[in-house]
Parts: sequence; structure tokens; C-alpha cells
Amino acid sequence: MGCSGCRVRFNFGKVLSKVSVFFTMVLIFTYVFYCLTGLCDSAPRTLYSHQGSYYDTADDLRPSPRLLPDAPRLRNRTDSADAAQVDAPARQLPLHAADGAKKSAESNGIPVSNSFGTKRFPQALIVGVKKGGTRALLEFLRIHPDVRAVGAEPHFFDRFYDKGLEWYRSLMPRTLDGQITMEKTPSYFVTKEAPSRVCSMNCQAKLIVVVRDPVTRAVSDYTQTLSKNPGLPSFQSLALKNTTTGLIDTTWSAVRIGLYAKHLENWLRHFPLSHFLFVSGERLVSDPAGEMGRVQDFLGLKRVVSEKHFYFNQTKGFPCLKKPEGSSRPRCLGKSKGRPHPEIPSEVLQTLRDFYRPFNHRFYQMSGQDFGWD
Ligand SMILES: Nc1ncnc2c1ncn2[C@@H]1O[C@H](COP(=O)(O)OS(=O)(=O)O)[C@@H](OP(=O)(O)O)[C@H]1O
Repeated sequence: MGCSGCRVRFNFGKVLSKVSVFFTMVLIFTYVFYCLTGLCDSAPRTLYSHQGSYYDTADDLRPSPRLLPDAPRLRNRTDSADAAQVDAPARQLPLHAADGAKKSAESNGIPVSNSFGTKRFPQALIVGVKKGGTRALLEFLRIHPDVRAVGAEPHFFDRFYDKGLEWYRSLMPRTLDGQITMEKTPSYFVTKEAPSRVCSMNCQAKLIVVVRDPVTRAVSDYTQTLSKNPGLPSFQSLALKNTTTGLIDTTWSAVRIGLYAKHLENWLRHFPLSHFLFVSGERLVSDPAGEMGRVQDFLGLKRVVSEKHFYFNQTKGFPCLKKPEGSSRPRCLGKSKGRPHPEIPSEVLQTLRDFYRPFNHRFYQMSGQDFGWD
């Protein structure tokens, strides 16, 4: 009795181990089949665990064969206050871009689910100028399905260059083939080392400079500093070395930034003029669609952003977007954009205007465009 019981238990154990071997084999075969059909890659990867192998170092400036829509949670951005005002809902991949990715992936016979896009170095940068209207331009561009941009200013080529190019690239949004990666940091235009550094990343980069009447720009710059430091001395005491002689203090950054010809000279040592587009900050306000047409042409993009995207907001006194990226509601830029300026004595403004005139004319000659600031 005891022995036959042992046999039954022994046979049952054998059957059980055969069944588990069978199921293990089935599982292995299913997994191998699943991988062979390319579906293994479909599981989302985290930025942190796959960073090393995820980036193809030889793929820096070339389109990647991977066609993967961006996962917003994987994005790595350093937010600035000004980006945060307009960026929060703009961080998701627009639906039309995701659709485009799906279509593109399907047409290539690649499973849609294993597409994430590639972090690339920017092919186009908005390099200046501070207070020129750079945020407005970037937000207008972000409506375009073929543009993906970092919301915050990376400040790589001026402040964080020692972090290295891979750090910089890690800040970029993922793009699909045919999409342009962009960033804006207005201080690049006045940073001596920026042109050579940008060139060492990509000498073919397209460079956009939003310029604005340097006198108004200086007042705008001063208004920003004053908003952070209400005890700031008057504009005239900072702009003029000597109020009686009217000597301008060119060491004050609010004045120095407006010497566009000087800064451009430095850039032209590294990039030909054909790589630049100068956007009029004034026209970006008076005719945003017209100026956006020029920008899209320069970037080789289809003219998608047009009149129908803008409306003039009477309260704000500026053009606003009917539908910013990732949102269905109209949106104006934040409070720090388009704020009232303090009144500056007219003779101080005139002194500044006279001071800038030769520099402006030189800049018109260099850029081949008359911005009409005089
Ligand atoms: N559509 C729209 N809405 C609001 N503001 C607009 C717009 N278009 C251009 N501007 C002008 O942009 C000026 C701020 O320039 P920037 O964005 O380059 O400033 S910053 O350097 O990034 O701080 C900002 O300067 P201020 O008027 O002095 O605030 C605006 O005049």
C-alpha cells in the first residue's frame, strides 16, 4: 500500500515536471517569435536606464532610422519662469505630429509602437537678441508640426559649455525624421565664444536673430531688471556716464547688447551671412504671420503658421495664439512679455538714438536689411 502510494506520487511528480517544461518551452518560443517580429522594442524605455546604449553616438546630426513619437515624461528640461508661463500644456507631442509619426512608421514597415524619435543637436537656433521678441518667435514656431523645440533656454554655449555636448543633446526633445530641433538662448548673440562653439557642434546650423530698435530694447531690458530689483538707479543714471556731456556708458549690458553690428561681426568670423535670418521684432508684433512666413521659408518648412493662427488681443496689446501647441485654447505670452515700460526723459532717449545711429547703419549694411529704427 505504502509503496503503490509512492509510485502514484512519483508519476504525478513526473507529469507535473513535463507539463512545466512544456509551458516553459511555449513561453520561450512565444517570446522568440515576438522578438523576431520586432515587437520586443515596443516596451517604453526610461531615459535613465537606457541612456548609455540608447543614443547612437554616430547619429549626432544624421536622421535616425528610429521613428518614435516622443513620450513627454521622458523629456528633460530646465524650466525658466518665462518658459513655464507658456509651456506647460505645450509639452506634449501635438496630435498631428504623432499621427505623422504613425503614418511614417507604417509606411516604412516598422512597428509603430517601437518608435520614440531621436534626440538630435539643434539644426536651427534662435541666438538673440535679449528682449527682441525671441519667446514670441519660438512659441509661434512651435505650432509647426515639423518643429520641436526646448521650452526653456538651455544656455549651453554661454553658461554650461563645460557640461559637454552629450548633456546638451540630452536636453533636446525627440524628433522624427524631417522634424527640426530648435532652441533659443538670446544671450548667445553677445557671447564671444558662442559662434565657435556652435560651429564646433554644427557649422551648418541656421541662426535666427530677432532684432528690435536698440533704444526700446535697452528700456525693455532695464524694465526687466527693475521688476526684479525695485531699488535700481534710474535708467539715465545707468545709461549715461555723464549727464551733461551725454556720454554713453557702453559697459552697461542694456546698452552694449544693442550694438548689433559689433556682435554680428564676431559671428561672421565663423558663419557665412547666408546662415542668418534677421527677424524684425517690430514686425513680429505688427505682422506676425508675415514675419513667420519668412522664418518658415528660411528653415525650409512648409508655410503652416499663418494669419489664421493669430488674433490681436486688445487687453494685452499684442498678437496672441489662437491655438498654441498642445492646447485648444487661445493663449498670450506671460506677464513678463509685453509689459509697460517706465517713462524715460525724451532727451535721454534722443541721446541714445544718436549714439546707436552709426551702429544701426552698419548693421543694415551687414545684414542687407533696413529695420527703420531712425
Ligand atoms: N506676441 C507677443 N506678446 C508679448 N510680447 C511680445 C510679442 N511679440 C513680441 N513681443 C516682445 O517680446 C519682448 C520680450 O522679448 P524676449 O522674449 O526676447 O525676451 S527675453 O530675452 O526672452 O527675456 C517683449 O518686450 P517688452 O514689451 O519690453 O516686455 C515684447 O515687446
